[in-house]
Amino acid sequence: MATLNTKTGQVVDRSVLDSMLRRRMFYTPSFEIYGGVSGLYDYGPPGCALVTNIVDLWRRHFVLEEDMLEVDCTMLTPHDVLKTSGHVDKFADWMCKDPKTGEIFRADHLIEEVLEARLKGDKEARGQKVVVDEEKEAKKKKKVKETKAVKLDDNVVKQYEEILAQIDNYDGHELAELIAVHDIRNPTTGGNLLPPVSFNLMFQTSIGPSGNLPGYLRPETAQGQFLNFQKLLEFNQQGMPFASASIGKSFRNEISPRSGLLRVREFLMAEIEHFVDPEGGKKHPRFDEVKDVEMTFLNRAVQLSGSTKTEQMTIGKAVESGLVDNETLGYFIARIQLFLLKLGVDKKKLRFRQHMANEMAHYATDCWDAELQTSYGWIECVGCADRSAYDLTVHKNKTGAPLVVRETRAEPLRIEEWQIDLDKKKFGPRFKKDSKTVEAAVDALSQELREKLALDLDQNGKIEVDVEGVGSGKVELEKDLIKIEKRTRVENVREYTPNVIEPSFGIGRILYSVIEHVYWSRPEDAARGVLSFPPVIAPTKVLLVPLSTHPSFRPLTQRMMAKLRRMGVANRVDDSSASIGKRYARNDELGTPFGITIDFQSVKDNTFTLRDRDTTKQVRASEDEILQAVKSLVDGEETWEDIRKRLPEFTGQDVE
Ligand SMILES: Nc1ncnc2c1ncn2[C@@H]1O[C@H](COP(=O)(O)OP(=O)(O)OP(=O)(O)O)[C@@H](O)[C@H]1O
Repeated sequence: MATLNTKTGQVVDRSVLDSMLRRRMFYTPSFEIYGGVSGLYDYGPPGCALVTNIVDLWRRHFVLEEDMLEVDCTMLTPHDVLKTSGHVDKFADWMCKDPKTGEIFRADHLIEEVLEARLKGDKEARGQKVVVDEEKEAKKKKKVKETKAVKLDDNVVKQYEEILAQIDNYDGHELAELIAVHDIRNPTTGGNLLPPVSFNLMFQTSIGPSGNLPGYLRPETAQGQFLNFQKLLEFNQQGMPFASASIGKSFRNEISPRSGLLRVREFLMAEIEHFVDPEGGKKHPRFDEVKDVEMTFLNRAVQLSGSTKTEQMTIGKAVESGLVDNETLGYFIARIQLFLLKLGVDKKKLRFRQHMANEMAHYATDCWDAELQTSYGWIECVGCADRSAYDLTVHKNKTGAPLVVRETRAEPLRIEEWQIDLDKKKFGPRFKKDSKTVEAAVDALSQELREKLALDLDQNGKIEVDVEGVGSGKVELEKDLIKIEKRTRVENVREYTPNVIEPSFGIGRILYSVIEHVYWSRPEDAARGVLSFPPVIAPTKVLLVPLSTHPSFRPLTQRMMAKLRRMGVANRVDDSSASIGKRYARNDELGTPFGITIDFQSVKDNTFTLRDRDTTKQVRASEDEILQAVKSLVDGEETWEDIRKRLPEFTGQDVE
């Protein structure tokens, strides 16, 4: 499949890029010599450096900038935690099986693939231009039955487009209906499929040798952060709002991993949990700093109408108009955009898509995905959800841990309420081992019920209370045991469960999308690929290229290398016998932004040339000036244009 580089106007063929990434060992299938396992990848040296640099930037952009509290929690998680969070019951996708071949498909992806193929066939039949993915096509020609050029009824085309625009919005029952109504079959054999069933994506294991403690590999880092909330609040000296952050591996047993790094079974996540007071409209103290950031939005209503039309506006306007639910959510959406742009993401290929109702967890207030356009389509790379008070509430209810904020009120609050007094001396002997259960049931009575029971007690001298698991499930309490009265309570402390805004980043998806966005090839030679990473994330920042193997060059190269290292600038020496053009070409593919050439002039007067990867222009200056320029470029203090303006251009030698 092809992708457009909007800066160079080149259409980039994914297969060419893929083979370059393999050749340069950015990443590679795991266990390949054993045949590999789909959805598992290893990163090679440039891939590792890229991941490290992206994570470093993430830490600086979010954790340091906002004083977030970073934690590193375990990946092994006991069953009870993930049962309470809802993952054991709900963290699932729908899959359907071909009973004849045994093949398994993820239901929504299958419908998407088949309907897209039919729409493509329709376009062909109507003589409209279709962008062809040659690699995919070659495979399909052999097998897929759905790509025939068949003209569809206009209404069917509209229906298909509507389904595709909201493909993430269907539950299992609706997917089953779509499969039946639109006759979706196994695309390779044409065989009928069994109705979709739910498949939990967590990898199950047991912790310890007894096998008595079931657990899972975590599917996200979030739960560890919620469970530490109380300690983090204390660490933060009870200050609210605050955010925790975590970077670590997560695991999902994806039904059909595909699209390289975009859907894998083990991946690095970077997540933030920002805890905010639900009262007062979830304002953010730094919202003003981002309010003018222009963004591209694809809202829920548009998707439901079967369209993918986006609109541009500032985040300030989006929050003001209610499109984005609140300032804190808006603040993070804008900060996510700023982060992605720093990485080299092409702004024209970035949009924020709002979740539709079914797509969103039932407790979420609003949710937006940062999607990046790649040759695989629009891909969610960052999710940003307002999870309300759900997570802290369920863990608090299950464990009794006070996952709440307690704040002294400026003005004490006077509350009129129905209060209950139990005669504990009589209560124990009467209910014996059930005393605690009965007491808890009485404590849990709502204000409405208490009012009604007070009346009953007054009139009949006794009341009946529902107590699950005790006797018949109903317990009688007489006047001598219980008193219910309306009294005034003065509350000096306000207690509340914070809401959580959660930006959640998949580092692998971001990394791959950035690679696609910054890839292009030299116009004079399509085989010469270039990865125009911004210096801040480039795996290696500087290539040192001695032009000769003459012994007088060695001390200069060594000294430059040592000085760059001391400055913390990742560099490599290429003193191979390859031509200088070849050496630069190799490093263009690795995305190395700068090259320092050491030539005979350098030996004479200690001046060096500095080459910019993207323009291939060079400047010449003294050792100190070149080193200072490199530092300033790598730190993002100056651009290449700034350097060119202040250092003399070097045109003396055609290094290409
Ligand atoms: N299988 C995966 N492989 C790589 N990255 C992933 C995978 N699943 C999720 N991510 C990353 O983690 C981030 C947060 O996860 P989230 O639970 O929001 O994803 P999701 O909605 O389940 O993704 P999808 O709908 O694509 O399966 C995503 O934005 C993405 O970058």
